[in-house]
Amino acid sequence: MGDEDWEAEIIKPHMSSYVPVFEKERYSSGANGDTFNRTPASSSEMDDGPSGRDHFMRSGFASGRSLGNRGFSNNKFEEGDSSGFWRRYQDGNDSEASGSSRRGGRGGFQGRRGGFGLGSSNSEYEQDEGMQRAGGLFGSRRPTLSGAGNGDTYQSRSGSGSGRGGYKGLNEEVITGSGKNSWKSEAEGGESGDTQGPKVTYIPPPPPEDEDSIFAHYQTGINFDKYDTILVEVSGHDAPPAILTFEEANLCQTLNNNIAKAGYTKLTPVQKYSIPIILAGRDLMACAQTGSGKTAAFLLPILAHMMRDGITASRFKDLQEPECIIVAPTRELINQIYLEARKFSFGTCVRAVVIYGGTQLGHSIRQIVQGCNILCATPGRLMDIIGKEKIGLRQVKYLVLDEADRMLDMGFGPEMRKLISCPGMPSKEQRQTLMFSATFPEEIQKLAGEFLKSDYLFVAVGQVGGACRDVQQTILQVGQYSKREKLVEILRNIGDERTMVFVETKKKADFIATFLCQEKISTTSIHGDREQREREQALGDFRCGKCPVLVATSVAARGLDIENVQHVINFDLPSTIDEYVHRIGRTGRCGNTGRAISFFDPESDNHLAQPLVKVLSDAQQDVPAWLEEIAFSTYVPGFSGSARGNVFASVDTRKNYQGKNTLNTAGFSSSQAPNPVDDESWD
Ligand SMILES: Nc1ncnc2c1ncn2[C@@H]1O[C@H](COP(=O)(O)OP(=O)(O)OP(=O)(O)O)[C@@H](O)[C@H]1O
Repeated sequence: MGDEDWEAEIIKPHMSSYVPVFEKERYSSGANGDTFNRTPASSSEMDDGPSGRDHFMRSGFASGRSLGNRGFSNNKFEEGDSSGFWRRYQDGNDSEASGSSRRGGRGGFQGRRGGFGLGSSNSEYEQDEGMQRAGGLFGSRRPTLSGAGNGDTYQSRSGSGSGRGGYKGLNEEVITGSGKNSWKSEAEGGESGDTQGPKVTYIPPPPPEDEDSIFAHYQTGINFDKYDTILVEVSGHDAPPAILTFEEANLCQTLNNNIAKAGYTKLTPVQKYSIPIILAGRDLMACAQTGSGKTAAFLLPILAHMMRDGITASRFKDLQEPECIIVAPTRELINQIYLEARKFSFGTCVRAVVIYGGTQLGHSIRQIVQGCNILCATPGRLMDIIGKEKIGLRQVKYLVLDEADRMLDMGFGPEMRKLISCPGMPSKEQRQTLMFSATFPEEIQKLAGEFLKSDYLFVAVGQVGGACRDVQQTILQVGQYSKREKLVEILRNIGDERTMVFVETKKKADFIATFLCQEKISTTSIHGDREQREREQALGDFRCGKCPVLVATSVAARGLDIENVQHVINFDLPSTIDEYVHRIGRTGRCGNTGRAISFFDPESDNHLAQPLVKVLSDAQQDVPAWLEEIAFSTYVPGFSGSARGNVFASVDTRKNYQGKNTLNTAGFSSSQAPNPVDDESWD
């Protein structure tokens, strides 16, 4: 459901009948509309400044954003009537950077002004996920700095009282100043040219350094051995044979020790095939189901090469020249990849560094100048750092695109193209390019050719774009007005088991999280309108079980590897089937089992009926008769997997060009481009 639908829902007069009883009770007074309050759960919740947070919460629901930093379990609605509640929520959307106004990019800050030119200086201030780029490639959807809305909620949160309408308004991340020049890079003393924007000062806490934490891992599940039965197809010429054991990879002792300490005893299929291919120096596009070990599949052979080449720890230098660059679409994912790189490079000379948006640029630079062999980065921050000449590309031997289909779609594709055409970047003939994902639509595969040597190898583990079979999928027909009730019912049955609830928009993520807390279900949320500090806190609280429910937009759909996520609930279905596959892949990882329940609203989701039937049947799941009926009634000859068409990529598309497609190509696919709703949900 789109933003507009959601707003329509909450302002429809008849919707008062959908206001949960508790809300009606709580909104029984309060004509001034100060309807939402929050009781600090603990002293730690006061860290950000008690007055700021409480003030924010009192006036804050109007914003519909960033509600509750560390779970909403102790949030309370207080005072005010229900009409006040709805009105305020709506008002907030009107007054402060709602998704639609953001998309319009009204006001002064256009972001990415000046184009690329080695230094998209504004991208510092963009969300790493970059979906706003799709909304207008070089235009930001961010609201004007000069405060189109009253900005009260955010301003009050900052507690600084320095001007109105600052972007996001947290004093830790935003310093609204006297004019455009106040938006300066701390590292550089100012961004170039006419850049305006908030100053990001968040410095993420360093990860624990002790060996136990570095090698902490969860157990493989009962179905881990079943991975061996999945069919694997390698296409392309002269593929090296797969290996069956880690020993066959002939890695150095330190790497083998690290693999053992990580608890890896057996290769997953994607590792069996990818490791020898990468060791042989070949370019690779690999597609394997969610949670099946793609990260180690590229990290281990890259590290093995680096060790073989005798890479020495790079020393403090103003310009670092990493041998490997890994890019991924979200901050949390790139951080996770970095932690894996740090784990496998433990005790070696190789130094991995992570940089991502939403954190202080100076901090990123400080990390880099201390030495950098493997640079893990989100695209925006990477281009910033390159523009600031802190990173030279001449030594790049390995370029890895994780979630490659996402990295090449309309959201990031242009940025990736800029990266490969940056001065100094070795040509594709001179570097090794590796692409990994669980989904690879055909049209994206075609685009990938630009990045890969023509003789790249394609590894498909199972069906490209197929769902993980360890996830038990259930599709329920639920109309939008019944979703909340159904969600609560399911969550009550689930109890304390960790559950990710996906919704389609950022505002809705806050709204549902708050709603669940009112229902006494301990919940937190993650989405692109939350400050990075909050995002990391939310993820931390979810990981440790403090908040067993995480409400998320698609920003959390890909790559995140969180132990013990037993359930995924699609409160809203995504607009593409590939996104569905990634979302449900947050459970059922590494041979563990999981459950996914999706609310199918015939009003808005019919275009997914066909691809869902396909994904369910391919994963040997029960297909509801009603879903088949809808799929049949909406049947499109020549099939389109989403509203925007395309065919589910089941193979290396080069085979299709050659007319030698031997695999089943019937199926569905996502679109190359995220639609505006996806877009809204990401950043
Ligand atoms: N050979 C192995 N033995 C044991 N555990 C493994 C092995 N390979 C990977 N794992 C673990 O499996 C989990 C999932 O791995 P990873 O995150 O790399 O999956 P992925 O295929 O990249 O998933 P996604 O498609 O969701 O990004 C991680 O916790 C990882 O440490």
